[in-house]
Amino acid sequence: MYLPFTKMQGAGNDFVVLDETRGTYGLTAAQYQWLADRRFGVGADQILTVRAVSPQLRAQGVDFEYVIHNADGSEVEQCGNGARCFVRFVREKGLTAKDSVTVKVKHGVITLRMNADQRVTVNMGAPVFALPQVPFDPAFAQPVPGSSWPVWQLGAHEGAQGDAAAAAQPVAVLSMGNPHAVQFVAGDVDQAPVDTVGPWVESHPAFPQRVNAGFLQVLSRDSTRIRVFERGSGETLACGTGACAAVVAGIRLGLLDARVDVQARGGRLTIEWSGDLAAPVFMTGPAETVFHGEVNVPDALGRPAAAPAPVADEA
Ligand SMILES: N[C@@H](CCC[C@H](N)C(=O)O)C(=O)O
Repeated sequence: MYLPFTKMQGAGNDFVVLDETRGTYGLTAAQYQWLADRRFGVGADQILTVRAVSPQLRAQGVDFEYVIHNADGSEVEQCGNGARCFVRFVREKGLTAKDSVTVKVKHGVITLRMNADQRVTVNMGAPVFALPQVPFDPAFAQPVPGSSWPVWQLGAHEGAQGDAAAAAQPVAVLSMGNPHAVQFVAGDVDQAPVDTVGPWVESHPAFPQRVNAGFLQVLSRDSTRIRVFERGSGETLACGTGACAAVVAGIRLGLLDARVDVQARGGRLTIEWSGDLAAPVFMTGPAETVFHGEVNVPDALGRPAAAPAPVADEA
């Protein structure tokens, strides 16, 4: 099946974007996974699929729906950098001329605004702190005494690479529509054990739907550096919801002011949150089109067979 697609990136978090506004391709989880594969497919951290909405939703002011799949093929609730790329996509394709677009994602409805400098501001909605809604099970963790808002020391567990509990800092736990566990790094975030502690946190039993594991270095009250090991995609060059979650956690813990510059490995985001628990988080950052293409997605998926073992010399 030949599919037209657009390759996009926002602060280095990269996407394959599909237009399903005139009908669906009916891709399977394995086909999304294949599209995201950097060797066999196109390569992306997430696949974004743009769809038209029902007349009922349109009457409520919703312009589009977009569906998000991680590189492992799982469907997810929210993607901050993807939201900015989505709005650039629908405008460049002539699907809308609006500067402000309202879109339904799995988590709910969000509104995006294209700025004059081509950066995009997203109203990400209010953060969610209720533990069952993150979802987070405190039976697998201990609250750290003495902090103004609970941070949690995760209990031991054997992740794919063994038990990384000793290397893990306590985590702040919240949802931006998708689950996040944020740890604060005392030194240079480039030295943080993201490769080992990241997957260990992602698969920790305290998070029944897995979690995005963020590592935040606070430089000052309005300036930070971040790395995120994303659920279902691994470490990416930026994670929009991860930046929002980390800044919200920093504000709640009294470490950050209401407007914070977040430097990810692939680019810079501005995150704003008043600190009022019901107030929305605003994220501003770049969104770029890289190229357009057409890809032949295999109907039956499987990896090419491994090379045959060398035949022993009979002589
Ligand atoms: N890259 C994203 C987040 C994508 C989803 C995430 N991996 C999850 O599983 O929740 C962003 O920019 O927010």
